[in-house]
Amino acid sequence: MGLIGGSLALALKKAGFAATVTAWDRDPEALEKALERGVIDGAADSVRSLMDAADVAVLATPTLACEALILEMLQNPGSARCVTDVASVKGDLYRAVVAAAPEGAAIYVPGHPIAGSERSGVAAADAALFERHRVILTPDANTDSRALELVQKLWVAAGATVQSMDVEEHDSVLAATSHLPHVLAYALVDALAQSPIRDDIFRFAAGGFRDFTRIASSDPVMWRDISMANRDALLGALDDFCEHLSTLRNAIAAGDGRALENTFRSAKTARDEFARDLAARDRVAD
Ligand SMILES: NC(=O)c1ccc[n+]([C@@H]2O[C@H](COP(=O)([O-])OP(=O)(O)OC[C@H]3O[C@@H](n4cnc5c(N)ncnc54)[C@H](O)[C@@H]3O)[C@@H](O)[C@H]2O)c1
Ligand SMILES: O=C(O)C(=O)C[C@]1(C(=O)O)C=C[C@@H](O)C=C1
Repeated sequence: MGLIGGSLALALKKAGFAATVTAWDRDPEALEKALERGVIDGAADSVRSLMDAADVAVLATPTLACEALILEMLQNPGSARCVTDVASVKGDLYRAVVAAAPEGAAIYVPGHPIAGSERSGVAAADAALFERHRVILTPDANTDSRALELVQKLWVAAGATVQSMDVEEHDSVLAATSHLPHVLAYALVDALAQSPIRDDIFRFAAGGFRDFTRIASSDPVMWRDISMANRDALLGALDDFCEHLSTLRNAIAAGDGRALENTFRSAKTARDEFARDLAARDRVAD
């Protein structure tokens, strides 16, 4: 019952998809806050009692906590017709679940909303968080088609566009588009925070620094888990990036203005195109 679980609960209640949302969290304060804000209708005292009351069960904990909890949910499916999750890395988790519960895994539909924020906790939950955003599902040939359909309907009700993808492809794409930028933002802020002129750096930093580093305010546990769970793909993305950065460094050292301008121009073209695509997506949704 944090940012993503809370936002989904609000979205599903608003859309009328869920008449009742019940949650369990290991942190009782999260459940109290969610009850106070009307994000959930009830709190369960265990995973088992939650599953006994569920049609659809959604797990929204940090990535490395997911394996044990998904297995507990699949071992006690209660009345749930599907079990899904929102973890940012899918490969290791899916393989571990299928290896430990090959039959039960049929109703497990791995999911990942590509929407979020640097804020965490149920206090930041927002019913509109998933509107106009993509959700990637990574089912395979053994996934129960009715479970898949239900999870697709859930995300459409929350305002998202659903896309299915191979689990390996998911992890390598997200390593590049999400995990690498977070590591870079954390690394930049950490490096500057240790500088002897740290106070001046932060005093005179403005829009550019703010835009580049917003995501370094994200939850460290969430990003520790993602970096560990997606180790190989993230290392690959980091190695490619370091090579690119080193080429740029060499151009600066050599005073090679043409190489610098070419790199900046090609990046600007790609970034402008991305911004236009984003704007078009918003217009289609309007
Ligand atoms: N924040 C984002 O931008 C974003 C976007 C997409 C997906 N995700 C993924 O969604 C998941 C949740 O992220 P969030 O931002 O909502 O985090 P959050 O910190 O806001 O919420 C996580 C919740 O899980 C609870 N929790 C932690 N360990 C637990 C355990 N072992 N058992 C039971 N409850 C436990 C915490 O008490 C907290 O309420 C993560 O896997 C994250 O990678 C996050
Ligand atoms: O907007 C942000 O702050 C996010 O970090 C969201 C973001 C992303 O990188 O786009 C972060 C992790 C998730 O797995 C999905 C989305």
